[in-house]
Amino acid sequence: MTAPALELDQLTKVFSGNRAADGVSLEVPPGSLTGLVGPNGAGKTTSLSMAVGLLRPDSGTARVDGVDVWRDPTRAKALLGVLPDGLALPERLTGSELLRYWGLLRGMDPAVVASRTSELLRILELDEADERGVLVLEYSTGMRKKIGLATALLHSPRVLVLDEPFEAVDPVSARVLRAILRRFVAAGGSIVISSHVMSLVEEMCDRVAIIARGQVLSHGTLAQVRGSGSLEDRFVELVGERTIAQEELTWLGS
Ligand SMILES: Nc1ncnc2c1ncn2[C@@H]1O[C@H](COP(=O)(O)OP(=O)(O)OP(=O)(O)O)[C@@H](O)[C@H]1O
Repeated sequence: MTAPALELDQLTKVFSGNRAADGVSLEVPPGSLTGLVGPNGAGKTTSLSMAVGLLRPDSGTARVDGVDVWRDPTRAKALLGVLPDGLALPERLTGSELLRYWGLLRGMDPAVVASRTSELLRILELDEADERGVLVLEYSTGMRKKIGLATALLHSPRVLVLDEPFEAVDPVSARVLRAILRRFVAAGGSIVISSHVMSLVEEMCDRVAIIARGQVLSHGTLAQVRGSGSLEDRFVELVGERTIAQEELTWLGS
């Protein structure tokens, strides 16, 4: 039997008594695209950070292609491409310099780094800024997402874990990004994305997990999770609705 592309088992993290992740378990089958959705502060970033070796869990395990992320980080990280929340990149470099630095740090062949860099920058429409010598420091939010995605793809990983990859990305670039992700999955790769955009998750993902208060409330195929309604309906049903009462915010517009 092949190992799941990503397997989270009872991942738990407590910050000063706050159970940010409270026994998060999730299986991502090979060749699938899983959407992780949940309200603000639900524990998505905490869970994904533990899953990829960026945040040490208090307990629980994370495996990529059967490799334990915390016991064998070098092997696991070679299999992983990560777009973390609040990307920390060396900023006083151009996009191509950054990708070269990133690739060589990973022990890649310089010629392969160079050809993939120019292809990624062109496809992600960062090549023109690069030719003008624009530093990552000067990039817009969307451009930062795109260069972050390029660093995640550069070494051709087996599993991509992307925290809010479409946030601040313009619609044309978002299409390109979707096409890249689809191609990655068609080639046998697996992806987990976190997103607040239900329509995007419904359009792109074949599997979904709803997380709230540090726990996975529902997961499975899109059809299993949303049932006969929309994903948003199911989300609100599980997470709870917040409405504004008549007596609240009465000072607005007065
Ligand atoms: N480094 C930290 N120190 C203390 N508390 C933290 C830390 N990181 C996250 N938390 C807390 O853990 C909980 C989960 O946060 P997390 O960032 O994982 O949520 P999220 O689902 O990614 O939210 P969002 O959708 O708003 O990005 C929140 O209550 C948050 O305040």
